[in-house]
Amino acid sequence: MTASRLSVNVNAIAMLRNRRDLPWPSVTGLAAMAMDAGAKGITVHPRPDERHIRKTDVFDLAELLEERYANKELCLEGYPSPDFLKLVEEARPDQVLFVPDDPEQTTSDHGWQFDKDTSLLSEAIAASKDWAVTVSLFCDPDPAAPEHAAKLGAERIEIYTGPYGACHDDPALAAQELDKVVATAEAARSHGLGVNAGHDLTVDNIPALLARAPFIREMSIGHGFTADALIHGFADTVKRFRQAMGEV
Ligand SMILES: CC(=O)[C@@H](O)[C@H](O)COP(=O)(O)O
Ligand SMILES: NCC(=O)COP(=O)(O)O
Repeated sequence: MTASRLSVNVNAIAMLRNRRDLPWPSVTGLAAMAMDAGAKGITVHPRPDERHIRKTDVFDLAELLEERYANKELCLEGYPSPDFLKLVEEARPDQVLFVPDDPEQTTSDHGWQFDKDTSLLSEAIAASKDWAVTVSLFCDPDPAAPEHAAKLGAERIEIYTGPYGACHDDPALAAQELDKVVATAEAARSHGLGVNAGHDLTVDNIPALLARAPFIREMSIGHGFTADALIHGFADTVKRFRQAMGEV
């Protein structure tokens, strides 16, 4: 079976669970189902207000992967605050994605201003490397940006694909946004960075992206995945996304 690029983001499962003081739907149970179905791993974004993923979820998922899925990967996303870095140190995920989110942001909707955030990111990157955690930086679809990420010592970038995903009903604009994502991916590769992609990716918009940038190594997908899973179920949705990635 071809290696998978798919990391399933389970933020939305946690948001649904948090509606009641009950343990279902189970974040770890559905994460296990996704990995059993072929996902490469799980991504979570524990935001400061714990609106969805809680710190306890992070430790439960870290324990699940350590005990049952040693060949799968856990990715933590977050702003590199002292509290988040403490969580990274304690949970020791395989990868961390640093995002420039304010606590009150509705979702992640922009990449770093690398020239403005240099010292914050340099310290966070150095600490994460000490913990043997792969570092990825959230990056706007801007081909000038990856060089700065590389100079900061990041191993990967994750290209913010929200603007591309938002053009689901405008093919001409989608083509323009796709060009920006591809140019950014190619720039990242030219600077020796691994290339991830994420935000508002779907089975409909993934094929065109991978046709232009097949070297993208990981796609973390949550919102569109969860929407499809309500129709097709978790396991079949993993298969659908892996088919869209040309993996099965
Ligand atoms: C970094 C990114 O684009 C997404 O993982 C985002 O963090 C999702 O966060 P919410 O699920 O809180 O919208
Ligand atoms: N980093 C992107 C991610 O984890 C999921 O984003 P989305 O698919 O929920 O938009």
